[in-house]
Amino acid sequence: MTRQQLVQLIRERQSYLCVGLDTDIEKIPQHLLQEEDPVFAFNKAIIDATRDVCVAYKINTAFYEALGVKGWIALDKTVRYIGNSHFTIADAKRGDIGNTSDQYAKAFFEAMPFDSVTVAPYMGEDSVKPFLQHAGKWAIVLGLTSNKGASDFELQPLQSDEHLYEKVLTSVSNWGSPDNLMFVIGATQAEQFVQIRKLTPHHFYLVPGVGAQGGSLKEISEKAMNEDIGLLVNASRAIIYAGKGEDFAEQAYKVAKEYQVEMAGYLVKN
Ligand SMILES: O=c1ccn([C@@H]2O[C@H](COP(=O)(O)O)[C@@H](O)[C@H]2O)c(=O)[nH]1
Repeated sequence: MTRQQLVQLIRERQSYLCVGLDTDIEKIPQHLLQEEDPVFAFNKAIIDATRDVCVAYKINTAFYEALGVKGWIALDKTVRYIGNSHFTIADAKRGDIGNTSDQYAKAFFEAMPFDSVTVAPYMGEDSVKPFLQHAGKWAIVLGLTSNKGASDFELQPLQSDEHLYEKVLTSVSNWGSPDNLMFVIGATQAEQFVQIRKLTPHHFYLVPGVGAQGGSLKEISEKAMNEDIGLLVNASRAIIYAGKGEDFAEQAYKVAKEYQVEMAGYLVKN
């Protein structure tokens, strides 16, 4: 999916919501366990219920890899079921020496039809570039993450006094363009948003950390929206586990709709 298509989708649906399919077999409603593929059955119901109020789905591969071959099958079926109507993210946090990154890129962009994959930048340019060489596909590089451990390295000052994450943002932004590169910026890092926007004015951010981690949709939207919106805000547990019973998909829709309505309010000002 191109940037132009993504922006159009956001404007049409009045939403920059990304639903996170962190599907944990131990947390899905009991009645689905009788299904041949309970994880896919759960995802399918969540997708059917939320597809009109979101523009993206983020599939965190860890939850699928943990199930072995069955998990990979559920992952593949899920991304194909979503189809072209939404921006799809393999949240796999990959990155390795060049020829290995090449294989990761092929796995998510050729063997599976994902639009994007999350990439850890620690190993540098040759580890990220292979993800930028597929037309219409995106690398979403970890910039400033939402977790407590972000202070261990990302928020450490360098000798130049800039934080390590700022160096990552400015360096990585030269490896691709705002048309094939996004950054992960945690919603819990609100005090850094203004500075992050200054460093990367035109990039899209994938923003996890609202909902279960407590980040503020209002604050992100006010501080980090750009001329093309520039935001995909993810919520996983808050949406997919909103209900525990047979009406889980309906409950998920209600929460997703609340996010969409709030987003539509911020889009009016853009
Ligand atoms: O900085 C980061 C990077 C990735 N994540 C991932 O996003 C979701 C968040 O899930 P919630 O249930 O909405 O908290 C999950 O897949 C994380 O691995 C992140 O949270 N922070």
